[in-house]
Amino acid sequence: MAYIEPAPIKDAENPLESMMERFNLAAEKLGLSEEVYNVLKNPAKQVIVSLPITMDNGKIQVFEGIRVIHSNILGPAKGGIRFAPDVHLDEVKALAAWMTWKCAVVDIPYGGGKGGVKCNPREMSKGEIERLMRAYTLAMIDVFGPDKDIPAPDMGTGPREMAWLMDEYSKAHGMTVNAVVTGKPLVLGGSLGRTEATGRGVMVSALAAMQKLKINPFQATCAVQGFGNVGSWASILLEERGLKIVAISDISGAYHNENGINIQEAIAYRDGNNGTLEGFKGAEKMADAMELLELEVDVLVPAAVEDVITIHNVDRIKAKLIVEGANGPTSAKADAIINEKGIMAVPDILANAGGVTVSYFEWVQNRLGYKWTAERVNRRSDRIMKDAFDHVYEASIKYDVPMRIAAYIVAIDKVAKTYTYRGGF
Ligand SMILES: NC(=O)C1=CN([C@@H]2O[C@H](COP(=O)(O)OP(=O)(O)OC[C@H]3O[C@@H](n4cnc5c(N)ncnc54)[C@H](O)[C@@H]3O)[C@@H](O)[C@H]2O)C=CC1
Ligand SMILES: O=C(O)CCC(=O)C(=O)O
Repeated sequence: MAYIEPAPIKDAENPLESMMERFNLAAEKLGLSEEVYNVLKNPAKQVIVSLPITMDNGKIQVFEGIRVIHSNILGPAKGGIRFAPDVHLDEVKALAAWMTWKCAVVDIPYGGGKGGVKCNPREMSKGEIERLMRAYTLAMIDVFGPDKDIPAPDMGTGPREMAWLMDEYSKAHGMTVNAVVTGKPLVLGGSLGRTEATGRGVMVSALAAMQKLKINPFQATCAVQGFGNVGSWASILLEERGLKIVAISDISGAYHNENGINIQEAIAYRDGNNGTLEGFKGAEKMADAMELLELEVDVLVPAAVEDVITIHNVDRIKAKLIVEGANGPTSAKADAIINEKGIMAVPDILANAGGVTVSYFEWVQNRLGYKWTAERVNRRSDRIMKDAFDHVYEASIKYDVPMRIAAYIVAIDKVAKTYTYRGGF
């Protein structure tokens, strides 16, 4: 039977520690009571399952599946499912807590959850991935539910996997339950605008921050790390708003063109090339993909994985503005240096909240049995993102803290007040 090596934690500063460092700073600024601090610091539920799957070669391989519900104080837990080789419990715990803070920052009635399966979907057939997704759903059948815990896509999963989840859950309940998951294909009750929603929120946050920093989008350059759902949509929408995208990257490497990359061409190339940019001729491949982060650009959008901006490279970051499309791309230890350098960082729990916002709209539409137009979805999500940006910006002035800690303050304050009103003591 195949054995999967446990993956090492990516950085000495693991994402859970990074989340906790920021949480502690914000809790101190807010004067959070010890009781509430202890409630909010610990995840409400952690489930780990073994998933034996028959692979195409007839052998059985056992995969580890995780779901963490950090909090359901504001409402049902909400958060994506990640399929990646290096998924580990601390990462999922951090991602689940970030979902709680994210939903509170954009003021939608959800708690936070996250799931992950340790697997490499790039090396699996469609049938193997389907069997894995269905097995994971069945193993989590009592965890998920439209009023309990509502999954969505994350790295390595998309509408196709959400369709299998919805089908498996619906079969187990003897009826169609499309509100159990968001990010579904349109014909299954997906929302117009969900695919591009996270990248769109990144664009709205970037423009709001550029306005504060007096950067003219038509004279600005931008580098984007990660060219999947979030990175490629952020690139399209920022390019449409006038920015010159000079570098993009994915798992195959980083590609640089100081005259600007034609993003539609890059997407067409990726889609016809097994999903990667390897061999893309519209830009020069960089010798070291991590150097994309160090380019002299106005705006840097990390939209791939955690802990890519750390104490090891933060000194060399030259961007004036970082807009975090990914969850946890900056380790907590790098924060202080970013602040010292006068770089504005729009944090993940604000900048990438457009995705969960439109997921919320999808769930609302499913429950109403009704469909909104793309125009209505985009208008409402843009408003929510812009209001959230302004709210966090005001908090950063009021508490004299960087945007990241301000976002945690806004979020923790809301969850703590709700908890206290509900009378959890
Ligand atoms: N999809 C969504 O709606 C949301 C995603 N996010 C976060 O955004 C990030 C990206 O997610 P998606 O775009 O959905 O994933 P995806 O699976 O669609 O794309 C990930 C991209 O990152 C690239 N990549 C992976 N490792 C890399 C590395 N070490 N260096 C450079 N590129 C690398 C992949 O090749 C791919 O282009 C994740 O942190 C995710 O948690 C956050 C909010 C919502
Ligand atoms: O769309 C959702 O419900 C959650 C998306 C997600 O996992 C995230 O924002 O990190």
